[in-house]
Amino acid sequence: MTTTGSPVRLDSVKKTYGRGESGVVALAGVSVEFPAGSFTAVMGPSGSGKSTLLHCAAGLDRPDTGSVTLVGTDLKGRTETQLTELRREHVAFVFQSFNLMPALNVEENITLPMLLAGKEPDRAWIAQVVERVGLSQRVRHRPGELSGGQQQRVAIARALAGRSAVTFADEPTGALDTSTALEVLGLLRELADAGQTIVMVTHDPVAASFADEVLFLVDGQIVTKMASPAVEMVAAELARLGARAKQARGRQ
Ligand SMILES: Nc1ncnc2c1ncn2[C@@H]1O[C@H](COP(=O)(O)OP(=O)(O)OP(=O)(O)O)[C@@H](O)[C@H]1O
Repeated sequence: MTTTGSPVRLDSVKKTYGRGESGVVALAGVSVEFPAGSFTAVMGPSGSGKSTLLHCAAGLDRPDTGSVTLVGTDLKGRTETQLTELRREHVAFVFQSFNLMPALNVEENITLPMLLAGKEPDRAWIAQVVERVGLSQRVRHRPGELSGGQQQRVAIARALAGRSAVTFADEPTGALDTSTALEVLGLLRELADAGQTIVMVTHDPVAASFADEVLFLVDGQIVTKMASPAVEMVAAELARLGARAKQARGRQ
């Protein structure tokens, strides 16, 4: 087992889907570190490798070469069971599709990862978290009885409640209206300010502006890093990269 100062680290990660002529290079050698308590947005054109980066970082997908270190553990050679246990212990997910268990109510969805990890939920802390995300009146409701924004707040409460070291978010505001999206982003920002490490894939410059840093991916490589991102600067960089990609396609 190796240790690292950052809870998430990728070293020269390459990932290709398929083989030979029809093989698609999703990550072409990515090295990046996500320090503790940092909030990073990952952006780039469609197909640039954003989700693959997130999945490799979380141990949901395995790189062909290179290494991934998650909360001090080198993921290479770990069994699926070991990876699942590691994620249960240290990682939370906030996906566009919410990923809640439809048969469980709000409170049960929030406490499930803890129960699976064999931890006794701290009920007073859970009540605080539920209050913080504005769901105190909904704890006995099932996901099907909640709006999209409320369901996403359950996913965020789950991340907060478990005090996970790392939260991976993939388009967390993709299915939400503007004001609900802003609330959800504010909560993610709070998670980072409380010491969690957040890695978020997004297409939205407004969402990215809540992060400390934005990584821009093109063709499976990090081409730009932008600290303290302002909405207009992010939008301008996306437009520049989009135009460059279009030009490159025109030359092919
Ligand atoms: N399971 C898979 N099998 C084959 N190809 C895949 C698979 N997953 C991703 N790819 C390909 O790898 C490349 C990177 O995909 P990825 O989903 O990481 O991109 P992305 O930047 O997240 O895209 P989007 O913004 O459209 O979600 C794409 O060309 C995609 O078609």
